[in-house]
Amino acid sequence: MVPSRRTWNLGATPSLRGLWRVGRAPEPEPGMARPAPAPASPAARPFPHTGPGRLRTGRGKDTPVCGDEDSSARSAARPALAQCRALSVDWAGPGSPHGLYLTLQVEHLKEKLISQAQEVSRLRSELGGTDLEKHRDLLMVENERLRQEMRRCEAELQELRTKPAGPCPGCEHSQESAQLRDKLSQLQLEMAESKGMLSELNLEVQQKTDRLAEVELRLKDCLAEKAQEEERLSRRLRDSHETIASLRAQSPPVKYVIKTVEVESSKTKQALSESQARNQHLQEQVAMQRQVLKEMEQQLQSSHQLTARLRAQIAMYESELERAHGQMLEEMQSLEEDKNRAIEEAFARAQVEMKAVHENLAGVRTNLLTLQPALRTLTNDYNGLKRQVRGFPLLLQEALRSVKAEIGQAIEEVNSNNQELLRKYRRELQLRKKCHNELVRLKGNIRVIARVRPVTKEDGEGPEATNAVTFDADDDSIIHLLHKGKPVSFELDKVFSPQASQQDVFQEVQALVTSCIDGFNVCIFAYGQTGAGKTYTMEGTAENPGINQRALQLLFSEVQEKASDWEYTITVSAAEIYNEVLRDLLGKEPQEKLEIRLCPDGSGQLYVPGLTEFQVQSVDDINKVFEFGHTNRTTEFTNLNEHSSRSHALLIVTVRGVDCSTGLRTTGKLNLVDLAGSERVGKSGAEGSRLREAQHINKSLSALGDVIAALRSRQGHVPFRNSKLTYLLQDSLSGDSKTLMVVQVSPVEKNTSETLYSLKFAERVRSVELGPGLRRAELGSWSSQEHLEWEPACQTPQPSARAHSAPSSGTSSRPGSIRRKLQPSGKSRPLPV
Ligand SMILES: Nc1ncnc2c1ncn2[C@@H]1O[C@H](COP(=O)(O)OP(=O)(O)OP(=O)(O)O)[C@@H](O)[C@H]1O
Repeated sequence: MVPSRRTWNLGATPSLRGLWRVGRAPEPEPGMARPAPAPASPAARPFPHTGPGRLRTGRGKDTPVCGDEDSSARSAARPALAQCRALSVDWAGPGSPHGLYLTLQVEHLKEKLISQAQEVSRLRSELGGTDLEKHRDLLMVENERLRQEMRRCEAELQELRTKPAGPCPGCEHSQESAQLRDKLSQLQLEMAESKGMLSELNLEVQQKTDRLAEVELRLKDCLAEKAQEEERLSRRLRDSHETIASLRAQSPPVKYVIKTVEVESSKTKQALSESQARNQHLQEQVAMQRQVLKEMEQQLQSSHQLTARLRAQIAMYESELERAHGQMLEEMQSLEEDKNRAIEEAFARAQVEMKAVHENLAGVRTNLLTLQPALRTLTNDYNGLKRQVRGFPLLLQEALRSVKAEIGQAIEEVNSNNQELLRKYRRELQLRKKCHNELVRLKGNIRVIARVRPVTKEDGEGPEATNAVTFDADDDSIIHLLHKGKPVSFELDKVFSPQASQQDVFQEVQALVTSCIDGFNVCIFAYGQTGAGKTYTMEGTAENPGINQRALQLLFSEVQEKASDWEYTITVSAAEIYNEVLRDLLGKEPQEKLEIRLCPDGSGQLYVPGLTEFQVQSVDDINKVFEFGHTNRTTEFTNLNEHSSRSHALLIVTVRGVDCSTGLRTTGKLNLVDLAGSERVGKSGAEGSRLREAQHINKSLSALGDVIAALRSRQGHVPFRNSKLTYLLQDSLSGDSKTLMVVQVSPVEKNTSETLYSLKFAERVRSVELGPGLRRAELGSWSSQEHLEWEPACQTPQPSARAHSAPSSGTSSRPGSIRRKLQPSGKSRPLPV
């Protein structure tokens, strides 16, 4: 039989073309040569599945199956088609070309299935073992690691929290620790957020994994379907074999066979088309899967980025945590070190203390051992004393009786002793007075001391203000003066340098003040040129009072001391001699001229009618008197300072005393005289009132010198009456009186002539000896008799109208001052009398 030409067209059917994906390949020309039998080697296989045209997968690199691959597949399919045609021509022959063709087809399908399965498994492995899954696994591992890390941190945190977190006063780390804790809690919050994000990511990954699993399942289903198809095809192949075998055995008519073959072929074609459709479907699914894969890769990429960000954050948190952890560790370490140090110190201290305690204990033990015998002795003593105490009341009563008797006897003895002592005391008192007077007598009744004032501003500057006075360091009675380049020395009873204080000077005169209390007349003069410091020495300043104030204070304190035995009355008068006119400074009419008169009783004593006398009882009283006198002078003279320098100021204090036990009366008079300036103004050509003033001053001072000279030469006649001053002071300069002259000198060069003159005068006065001191005193029993020469009423008669008590009010800012210089701002208050 010749096979119909039409059967050769079978290989060019659309179904075959669709199967091999060579649909658009040009059909072979009718009548072309039958294809050669299929080569046995795999290289010659008509449907190769490997090589350049195979389907490649990879990330985003799907190779299209069409194009070049299609053309190569088509070219590869051509021999197979030819072979099929040859087989279909020869299938009815003894070589069974049709069966061979089918076998080849089946083989080819098998191979295709295998390759598809491989492809699917590859895809699956690629999809299943994708980066996403790997990434997911990595994330899960990372997550697990982070969880562990977090658990560790929490454990550490818990541990830290369980540690005593009480306030650590004075610890500088506590604040930092609190900050770290805050930071840690913040980090924990951020970590919780990260965990949330991570779990979301996990969820997403899980969803994708689920989707992949679904895809896998679908692929599995496809595979199962393919396996079933394969099974079905194998069955059909077997059936075909059987049919072929039976056909071979029967040699059926060609047409029928052809028909059957056609029928079979159409079935096969249908199956093929179905397979192709399925394949198409699978490819579509694969494409879809690829698309999904692509999307997932994109998502994965974004997940990667997110994860990278999260990782960066986590790394940051980790570094933060690590830093915080490190800080905490450092802090804990330093705290630990501090603690250890403190423990060591405390331990060392405790050991030292323990040692000391042990030593003490040992000492106490030894003491205890030594004290035990003493305690035993003491206990015995105590028991003995207890026994004695029981009998003590009786003993006490007896002792009291005897003591009372002894005390009575002793009191009697003391009384008699007291009487004896009082007698002795009085005798001693008399003796002391005697001694005192003897001392004063030995010192000389006229004593002369010099006082050099310091250099003052008023002395100016330059050569004229240089110091011209020096002292002997070994002898305080010598003074050297450098006059016109020649040194001149003087010896006096005492010389006070500018450094001497008011108290030092008063120390020298206080014996005289005391003798006044004992009934002697005392006269203290301040002599010297104007500005040499006479008033400063006599009156002083409010802060640093002079002789007047101190003498009165001493008088009052002495009188106070003797108040138990003596009654004293102290009166003061103040007078001024200016231009040989005597004025009462305490009188109501200070301008009134006073006269010195003889007592009308014929005693020969002098008195000043109208001289006011104030009785004073305290220093305050004296101050008030002075204030009053000062006021008088201020209203009287416009230029008081000048007037003061040109007048003699006298403060006369009379102390009258009565010894309470003996009735002895004493009267002493203390004359404190601030003389007028001794400079020889008249020689410098002064005129008018100044000349008159100078003449009067010179006259009175010369008279004073003459009196002293007469006394010195023990002349019968002493010219007391030559001046008002000597006449008034007659009783204080003669006889038993005591006189002290303070010669004030200026230390500066320009005053050396006056200083020389003053010191010469002082030396002359010092050489005078007064007669032996006769005390003006009378016994109380004589008081009613005719007055002796020092009877107070005779001495200075006190008209009742002129006898005053001390002013009752008014205060003084400068006590003891009657010759006070006017102060620019000073205001005087009138003294009511
Ligand atoms: N020993 C002294 N210490 C300090 N200052 C003194 C001393 N002696 C005098 N002075 C000062 O020298 C100045 C003159 O003294 P003061 O007025 O007593 O002189 P005087 O001789 O009384 O003068 P007059 O003849 O004018 O009354 C005063 O400012 C006084 O304070």
